[in-house]
Amino acid sequence: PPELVPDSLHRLPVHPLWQSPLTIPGGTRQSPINIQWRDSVYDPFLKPLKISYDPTTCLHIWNNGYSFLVEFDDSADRSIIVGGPLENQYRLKQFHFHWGAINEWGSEHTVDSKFYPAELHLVHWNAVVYPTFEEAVMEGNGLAVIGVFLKLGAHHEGLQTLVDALPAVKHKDTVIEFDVFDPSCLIPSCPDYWTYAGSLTTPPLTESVTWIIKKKPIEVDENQLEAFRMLLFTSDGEEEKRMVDNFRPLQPLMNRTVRSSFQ
Ligand SMILES: NCCOCCOCCNC(=O)c1ccc(S(N)(=O)=O)cc1
Ligand SMILES: [Zn+2]
Repeated sequence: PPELVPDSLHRLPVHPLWQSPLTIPGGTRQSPINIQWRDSVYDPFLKPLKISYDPTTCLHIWNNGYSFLVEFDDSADRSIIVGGPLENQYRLKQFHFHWGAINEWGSEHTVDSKFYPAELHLVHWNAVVYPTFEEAVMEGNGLAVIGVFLKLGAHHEGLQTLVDALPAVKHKDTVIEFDVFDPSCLIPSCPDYWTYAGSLTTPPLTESVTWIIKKKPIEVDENQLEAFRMLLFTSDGEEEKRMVDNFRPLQPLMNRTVRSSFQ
């Protein structure tokens, strides 16, 4: 069956979902993509991204069977981003990660065809224009996702509070309360980013995301990456499938330009 064809890295998918749908009919702005540094265009009109998160809006961590999500109370403008390439301010709804079985791959976006071992996505929606997240998901300017690359290096103190909670959400559809966390500790202080018009990287794959990919990665240590890899795609009682390689294959750039906020 086509979804079990090994990819360019001779990897068989552990979770067929990630292999299908490979493309969506008529998709012109799909994600993720390779960011070719030399092809990105410096845009002097890009503003600095302003991030203001309220740590008490943090609600819980849950394993949704694709990744583990940290969800926030988005019923008011308490955790928001504004500026950068964005016309409006956007509300933080959740953040999650994508990672590999080994350190050689795991990120969704690549930079000059280089994979990072993991990638963080902070998902925000345009509550100025749309009444609900579900509606924003369907609109071209509905979502803004900040992508942060994780690289193998020093222990990350802020991430460790999250890692310590992961055993409680080992299985799909488990949830644990997580009531104070400031995700800004996971975002590099360097202001440089790339931005392009893209999509969700999991179903419904809608072309509603303004991607803001931070140039600088954060460093995490081997034990912290291993903690991600002990999560399961499967529910308690099912045959265990380790939650690894939960990233979508690269998509064609088509008629898009990646802009940079830096020279
Ligand atoms: N599932 C049917 C109803 O759909 C309503 C909208 O649900 C959207 C669920 N998906 C997401 O919220 C969602 C959010 C971010 C990313 S990603 N990896 O592109 O950052 C992928 C997916
Ligand atoms: Zn994601």
